[in-house]
Amino acid sequence: MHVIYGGTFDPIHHGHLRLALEVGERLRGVPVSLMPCHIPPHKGDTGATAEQRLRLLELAIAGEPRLSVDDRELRRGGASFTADTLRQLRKELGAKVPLAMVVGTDAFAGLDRWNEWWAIPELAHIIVVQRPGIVLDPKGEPARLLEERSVGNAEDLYSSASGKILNLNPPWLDISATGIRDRIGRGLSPRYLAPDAVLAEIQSMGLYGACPAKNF
Ligand SMILES: Nc1ncnc2c1ncn2[C@@H]1O[C@H](COP(=O)(O)OP(=O)(O)OP(=O)(O)O)[C@@H](O)[C@H]1O
Ligand SMILES: O=C(O)c1ccc[n+]([C@@H]2O[C@H](COP(=O)([O-])O)[C@@H](O)[C@H]2O)c1
Repeated sequence: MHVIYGGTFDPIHHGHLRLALEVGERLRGVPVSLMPCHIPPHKGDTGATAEQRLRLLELAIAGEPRLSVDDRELRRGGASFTADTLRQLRKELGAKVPLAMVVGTDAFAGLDRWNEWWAIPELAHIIVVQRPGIVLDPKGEPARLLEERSVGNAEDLYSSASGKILNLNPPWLDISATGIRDRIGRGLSPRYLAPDAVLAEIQSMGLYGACPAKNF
């Protein structure tokens, strides 16, 4: 099983990191690959450049063998359309290896607005992680897809290479990258919301309005 977890990660935080570990543990302990996007298709400008976000991710997972970073979307450049990424991965893995992508329900709720969204379930399994308070529109395409393709447990994902949807409900830490950027911009401490190494780098690069002279 190859598992990718894509995001803007502007910046990576403990919510993302805990989720990645929890998902890997539910899938026979497979490593999870965090994949930063180059240009996020549905978001405005990012606070940090793609290279800076990648650097923060590498610091966040340093020394943790259960997590890795996949920088293919940065190397490809342009807008990071997931269907393109999954096609590339499918070519590398071959037709038989199960491939799964992790998304929160907030991201999954908008799946039918993604580029070539209909191709995505044919290329990979989707692991949808419940974000508290987010309810899918029962009449929308994502809810329909979930109903058609959902499986009861993680082991079911091993019986085919793609096409299934697994709903998981691990603990969700109430942390957002927006909240971290806001705190930094207002001169408040973001400590304990993201790894210290990440915060130290944010500070030394002066990202999100951080003042390099003032400790978080
Ligand atoms: N606290 C969290 N715990 C687990 N997963 C999260 C958390 N926050 C976001 N995610 C998920 O991680 C993926 C990437 O999210 P993203 O990089 O946009 O983070 P974010 O904190 O939501 O950022 P922003 O606040 O800038 O929108 C998405 O699938 C999203 O649902
Ligand atoms: O392919 C698309 O059109 C598309 C549209 C929106 C989001 N995505 C992907 O979904 C993942 C989570 O996105 P985000 O904006 O919540 O960080 C990330 O890998 C994005 O590249 C992909």
